[in-house]
Amino acid sequence: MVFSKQPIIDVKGAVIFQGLDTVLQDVNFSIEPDEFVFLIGRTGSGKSSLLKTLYADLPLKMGKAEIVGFHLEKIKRNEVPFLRRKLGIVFQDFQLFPDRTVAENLFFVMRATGWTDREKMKNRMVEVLMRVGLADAATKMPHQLSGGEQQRIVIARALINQPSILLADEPTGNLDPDVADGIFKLFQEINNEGTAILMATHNHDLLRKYPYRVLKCEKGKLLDSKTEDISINTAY
Ligand SMILES: Nc1ncnc2c1ncn2[C@@H]1O[C@H](COP(=O)(O)OP(=O)(O)OP(=O)(O)O)[C@@H](O)[C@H]1O
Repeated sequence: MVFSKQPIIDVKGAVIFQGLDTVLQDVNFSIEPDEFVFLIGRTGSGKSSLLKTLYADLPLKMGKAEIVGFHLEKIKRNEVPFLRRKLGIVFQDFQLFPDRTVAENLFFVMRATGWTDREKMKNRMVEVLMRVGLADAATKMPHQLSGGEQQRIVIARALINQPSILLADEPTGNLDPDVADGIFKLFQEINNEGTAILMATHNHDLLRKYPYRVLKCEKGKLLDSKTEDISINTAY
């Protein structure tokens, strides 16, 4: 028997705005729960704006989009934290609190997302730190970690609530190629364990090496390698 899976993201006829300016028109795509998808396009083409719309940092004013069960065209402000709990978000700049330990950084997010039991919080912290290969980092301050290690902590933080998709905006952008490779492999492992990934990237090597599906922002449109040929060489 074939079971049809519900897409984890389903966008129909969406227009992506920055204020009154249209960034992308007639955006249509869906992502399945186990997919790994690259999001590419020249600088300023709309990758971040699309991701921000998906995590409700920008409003969806035209068209429809459903993500992890939330309808973005009608989401209310007080529902946004519940949407974010079901997403993992990873940015290029690490955005850890510099004056708090790794443990305190993780506990902060747990408390903000409804965790209260101290023992469970500790256990989950240990689990996510082990998952990213930094079991011994809990008491360290961010500045005592390398860039790649800090990014691993950000990924650990994004995994706390077992999101069904990770949205990543240039997660390897500030890292040396070797370190970037390790971070990318971590994303692949997380994907193999059943979490969908939508990753904006300028990293040409990754695109050549890993033939995942590609969404490309180009001239105000979103192209999809699932339905058309996409040149990755003009992505920059
Ligand atoms: N906060 C903002 N306010 C107004 N316009 C913005 C804002 N952020 C981005 N824009 C504009 O929206 C358009 C798309 O920018 P966006 O940041 O989404 O592109 P991008 O593809 O993510 O670029 P990059 O690869 O440089 O991150 C650009 O014209 C940009 O100038």
